[in-house]
Amino acid sequence: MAASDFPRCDETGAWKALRQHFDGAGRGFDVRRALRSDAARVQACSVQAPHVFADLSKNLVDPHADRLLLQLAQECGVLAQRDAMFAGETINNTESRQVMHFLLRAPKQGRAGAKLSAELAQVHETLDRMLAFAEEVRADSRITDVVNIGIGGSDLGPQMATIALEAFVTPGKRFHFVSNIDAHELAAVLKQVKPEGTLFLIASKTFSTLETMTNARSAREWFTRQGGTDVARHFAALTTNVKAAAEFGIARTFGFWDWVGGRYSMWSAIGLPIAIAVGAGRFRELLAGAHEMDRHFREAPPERNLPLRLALLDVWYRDFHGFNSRSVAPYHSSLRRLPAYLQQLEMESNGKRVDRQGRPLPFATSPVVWGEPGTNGQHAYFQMLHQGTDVVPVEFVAVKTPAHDLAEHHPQLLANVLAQAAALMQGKEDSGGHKHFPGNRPSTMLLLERLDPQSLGALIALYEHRVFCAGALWGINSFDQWGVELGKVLAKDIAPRLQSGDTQGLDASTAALIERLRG
Ligand SMILES: O=P(O)(O)OC[C@H]1O[C@H](O)[C@H](O)[C@@H](O)[C@@H]1O
Repeated sequence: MAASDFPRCDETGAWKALRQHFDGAGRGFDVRRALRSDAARVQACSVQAPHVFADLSKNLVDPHADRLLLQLAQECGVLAQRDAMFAGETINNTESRQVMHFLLRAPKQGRAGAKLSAELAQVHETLDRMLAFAEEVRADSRITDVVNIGIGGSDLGPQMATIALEAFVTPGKRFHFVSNIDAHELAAVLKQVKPEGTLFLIASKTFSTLETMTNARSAREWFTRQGGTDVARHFAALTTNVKAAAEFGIARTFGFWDWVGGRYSMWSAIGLPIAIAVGAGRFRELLAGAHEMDRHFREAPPERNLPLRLALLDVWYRDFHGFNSRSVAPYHSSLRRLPAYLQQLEMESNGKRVDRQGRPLPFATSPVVWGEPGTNGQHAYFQMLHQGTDVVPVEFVAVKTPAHDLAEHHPQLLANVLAQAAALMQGKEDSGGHKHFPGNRPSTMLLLERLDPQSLGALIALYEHRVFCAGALWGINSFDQWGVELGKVLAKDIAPRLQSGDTQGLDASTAALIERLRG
């Protein structure tokens, strides 16, 4: 069955029942009372997925809403849509593409099925080649700096993961990530490196993105100007567009395929900086962790299926409670780029206003996703989370075992994450008003045993599948991103006008700003 054969969430019986329930008892649900009166709540709202334990019990969901949400998933055919993705069907309907990032972490002898065996063989051929190269670079002590030039999915995934796994990075090499067309970024990196000690990775699915191509050209120019001679040794390309990379003069290319979305690509050749940083073995562990989560997503029953449960919460909060953002608070400094990574993953995937057939949606889709590592956020914006006029569900990510031995810190960190979640929920009475905390503010706690390649792989795959489930419920295509095109087209038109001063046909505001910038 195609995704279009299933009703959109708002066309189901469960949606109407949820609306009725919310307008009745659901809206006034008090999670404090529920935790006091229902001894089984914590257990019922706990889900153990591979490497990730989730406590969902502090969310504003009563058992009746929970049942209706699972019924909603059933009526929308979320799990049938999941099976269509894993079967390699063309579920990205606006670009006529398959969506198969899961194949990038499927074992060679896995159950990908005969239909996908040719693709799986290609995946492993490239993976083996890329990991052999990663090991070569790791062994080459003359290479001291790896500079990844890429943007969006060709930057955020490898950057987030390389930082997340910093405890596993072999000393001796530095990793830099250059994405912005603003050359302050590239210039700052070039100041720190030498041509003979640098490997530039040009990461771009399309090998045509303005920022990346401009940065790549400037890096190559700098390289030759500084006396660098062996471009073939010092540049490699990570791309689906092997031809364009060759035209650019890059001999060593690691490819991937159009069925890998940019924001789902860190498992592909785009992950090369991660592999150089942590080594081939650990990169394979990252893939293995993600694969475990793939299996969980495919096999766990709906009520124990963590990606689905999180997506149902997203829909409940966004479309019934009307909460328009979700804050992600990783209580582990190495996860400091996780919120930025999730912004692309979630908002580029599910920031859509029409359904798969192009019909405008009468309900809200992606929340704004934002956040900073704890405890830093507590001393900045948590004020609003506790006492602001908006309710913002918070997703805490905590790690049981630290990667350092400074004994005093970690218990304090864990105490803080527990305290924040409890404070948001409990609130505090105060007749004076200013010291009153309303409480009943929802949060989810995601717990990892430790932050390592496997648990990171599982955590990121969990988020990918959650985004999939939310998109399937909303009836949208989570795998295109037409919304980024218009700005690109306008920038192309405006660039020469900044030189020429021609403002004809522009709106008055843009025209005046061009004049000011030229003046
Ligand atoms: O990897 P590239 O083809 O250079 O694309 C880089 C990024 O830019 C695009 O505009 C898209 O919005 C992103 O999804 C993509 O990851």
